[in-house]
Parts: sequence; structure tokens; C-alpha cells
Amino acid sequence: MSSKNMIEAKNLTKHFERKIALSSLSFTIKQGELVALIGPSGAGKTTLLNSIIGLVPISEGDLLIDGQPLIGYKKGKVLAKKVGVIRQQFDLIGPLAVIHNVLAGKLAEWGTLKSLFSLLVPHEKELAMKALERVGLHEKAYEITSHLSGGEQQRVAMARLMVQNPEIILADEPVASLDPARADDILTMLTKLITEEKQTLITSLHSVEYARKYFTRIIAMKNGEIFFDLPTAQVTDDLLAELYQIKSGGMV
Ligand SMILES: Nc1ncnc2c1ncn2[C@@H]1O[C@H](COP(=O)(O)OP(=O)(O)OP(=O)(O)O)[C@@H](O)[C@H]1O
Repeated sequence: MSSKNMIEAKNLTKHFERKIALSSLSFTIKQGELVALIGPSGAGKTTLLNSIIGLVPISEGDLLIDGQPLIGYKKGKVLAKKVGVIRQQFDLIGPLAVIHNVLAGKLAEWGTLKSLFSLLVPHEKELAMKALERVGLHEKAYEITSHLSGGEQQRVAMARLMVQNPEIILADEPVASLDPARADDILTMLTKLITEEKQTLITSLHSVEYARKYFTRIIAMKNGEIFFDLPTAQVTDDLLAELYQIKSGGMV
């Protein structure tokens, strides 16, 4: 097992004016880890993920991505090879064929001109078809993306991410809009693909059940702080109840 540190946060702090969204967080995530980020609404999960992709500038502290300060990744292109994102709303272009959305994973690498050209003659079509095969959608490569179901569109987003092939993948509530069967299907596939590619995954989740089922480590946040950071096997029901402050009324 590699011990390369992919993400190192040291006293990471983020204020939004007087509101402290992240309060001096310190943690290290190694290559290959599958980390679930949980915690009540407003805990700071999205802010943390957005800081790691450089969308939200941090107020204080250090953030190293693969050993380099995040601010050192000046060009979006270089950061896109390092960090990829899966969003809840998938960010797909509905009227385009599936294969073109998958090829958009190359956008940062190719630049706009070549990517636009790929809409006419799909470049690296094989690469895109291989990614679609891995998510079980190769037969729908030329269908209009918006005609696909929510779960299928999430798979298109995963195929696009495989074409982008970043070392770190961040997902903000990736299954919130899916029914339980589809959510299970997507998380199974996502964690399998990421493990095969030795990528590193950090996912925010509202479902503790999914966090326990698919992830090896759980970082729990509350009020902008780390409430616990443990291997999944060590996360007890009591800790979770305390995290979400569930009253245990009626118990002896
Ligand atoms: N752009 C912003 N301006 C001001 N305050 C913000 C901004 N973004 C987030 N916050 C505040 O920072 C805190 C953390 O928000 P964040 O969205 O990171 O929480 P979260 O854990 O992702 O919540 P949820 O589970 O509801 O998505 C909240 O109190 C929120 O109101």
C-alpha cells in the first residue's frame, strides 16, 4: 500500500466574514483512501470540499495537494489532472450525445478548440467508449444525454471522470437525488473504479449507512470542526448519535 500523502490540511481555517465555516482543521489523506465526510447540515462539508478544489480561498492554514501547496497549482489544467469533481447535478450538457459529455473530461487537457472539434469528430473515441463500457453504458454512447435516467446520467459523469483520470476525486452528495437502489449501484461502481485506479476519494454524504457500507474512513464534522476521524470499523452508534444529537429517549 502506498503511503503517499495526497491531501494534507494543517490548521485549515475559513471565515465568511464573521462566520467561521472551518475552524483549524488538520488531517492527512493518503493515496487510495476512501473517505466519507459526514455531519449535520452547516457543519462545513461543502466548504471543505470547495477549498480542496480551490473554489473557496482558505483564510488561514495550509493545504497541500500531493505535497504541493494548493496555491502553487496556478493553472486550472494542472489541478484538473490532480483533482476531479462529481457533483449532485452531474454538470452534463443535456442536448449533447453521451459520448461528447464523456469526452468533455479532456477539456482541461485539450483546451477549448480541440474540445469543440471533438464534438464533430470524437477524438480518442476509444478511450471514451472504454470508459462507457466500464460503467455499463457503451450501448447508449450516441443517445442524447438528457434522455437518460438520473442514475444513467450519474454513470455518464463517472465515465467523464475516468477520461479526465485525476488522482483525487471529490464528490459532494453524489447520490442525494437518487433512489436507494440507484444510489447503491452508483456507490458500488464509484468505489470499485476508484479502487482499481488507485485513486483517492472524498465524498460528503448525508447517509451514515452509505458511509459505513462503502468507505474505509469517516471524517465527521460539526460546527466547522472535526468531531471524529476514524476507520469505519471504529465508528460506534453512540458517536453517531452524539454527532447528530439524536435523543435516545425511551431507552433504559
Ligand atoms: N458563501 C458563503 N457565505 C457565507 N457563509 C457561508 C458561505 N458558504 C457557506 N457558508 C456558511 O458556512 C457554514 C458551512 O456551510 P457548508 O455548506 O460548508 O456546510 P455543509 O456541511 O456542507 O452543509 P449541508 O450538509 O447542508 O450541505 C454554514 O454555516 C454556511 O451558512
